[in-house]
Amino acid sequence: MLKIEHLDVWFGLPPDRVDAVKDAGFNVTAGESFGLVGESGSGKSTILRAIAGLVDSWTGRIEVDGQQLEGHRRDRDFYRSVQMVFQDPYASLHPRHSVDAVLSEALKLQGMDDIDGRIPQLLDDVGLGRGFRFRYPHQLSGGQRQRVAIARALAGQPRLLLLDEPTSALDVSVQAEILNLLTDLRAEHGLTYLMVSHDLAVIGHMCDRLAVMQHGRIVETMDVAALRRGAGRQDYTRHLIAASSGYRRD
Ligand SMILES: Nc1ncnc2c1ncn2[C@@H]1O[C@H](COP(=O)(O)OP(=O)(O)OP(=O)(O)O)[C@@H](O)[C@H]1O
Repeated sequence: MLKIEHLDVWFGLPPDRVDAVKDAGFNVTAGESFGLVGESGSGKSTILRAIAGLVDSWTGRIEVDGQQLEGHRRDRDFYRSVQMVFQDPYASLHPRHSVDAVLSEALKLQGMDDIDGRIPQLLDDVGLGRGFRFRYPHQLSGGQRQRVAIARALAGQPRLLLLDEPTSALDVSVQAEILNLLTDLRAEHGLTYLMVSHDLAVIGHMCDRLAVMQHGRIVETMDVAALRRGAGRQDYTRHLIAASSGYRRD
């Protein structure tokens, strides 16, 4: 459902140009959860941002369900099927916008009808009671804010969610709740995930396959599900630890 081919992304102009992603390519099948890991600065978030239309300078091919992202413009049809959830729920919600306003705006932007009826459903989907509808971000915990951010992403009934460290700003106990919610949503809504995380336990728990990035390139892909099923715990951990430490293998 997601096809990335020969993706190059850069920032700035020579001599300061940064080549953040170099000739990246991978496919994610419908319903799969695919992880991106690698050292800091290796280009993981940049890949997500390119797919989300948040960077201007890129070449290559980005395709979702056969629909190609054209040029560098935001394309309404394309973005109905692709949504992003960011790391920091504190930064991603406007402090003066109530939950109702956030979800109404997202539903309008996605061209959805029956906005009033859909908001309670979205709140139910992310495990927030309807009493949260008229609260403001400062009246919510970190985990509740991230649930609102996830509800906002679900507003247009997307097929692909881009998850950029969706739990790393949260307390450990809350992280597990949000990961369980994401697992349930994937099954219930038939979602596909492309997920960046530094936390290999998170990737191991959430992902079917992963790609390891180093200096802007994908240097290896791994079948996490097969590792989980077939390899002993030690092997599995060794593979994942190798992935996390900038692809150092013994
Ligand atoms: N807006 C920008 N302008 C200039 N350089 C950028 C910009 N955004 C990212 N970069 C650079 O692109 C490279 C890749 O950054 P990216 O954020 O994708 O890495 P990452 O693997 O997600 O890192 P981290 O795990 O630390 O979040 C880095 O060298 C970074 O400094």
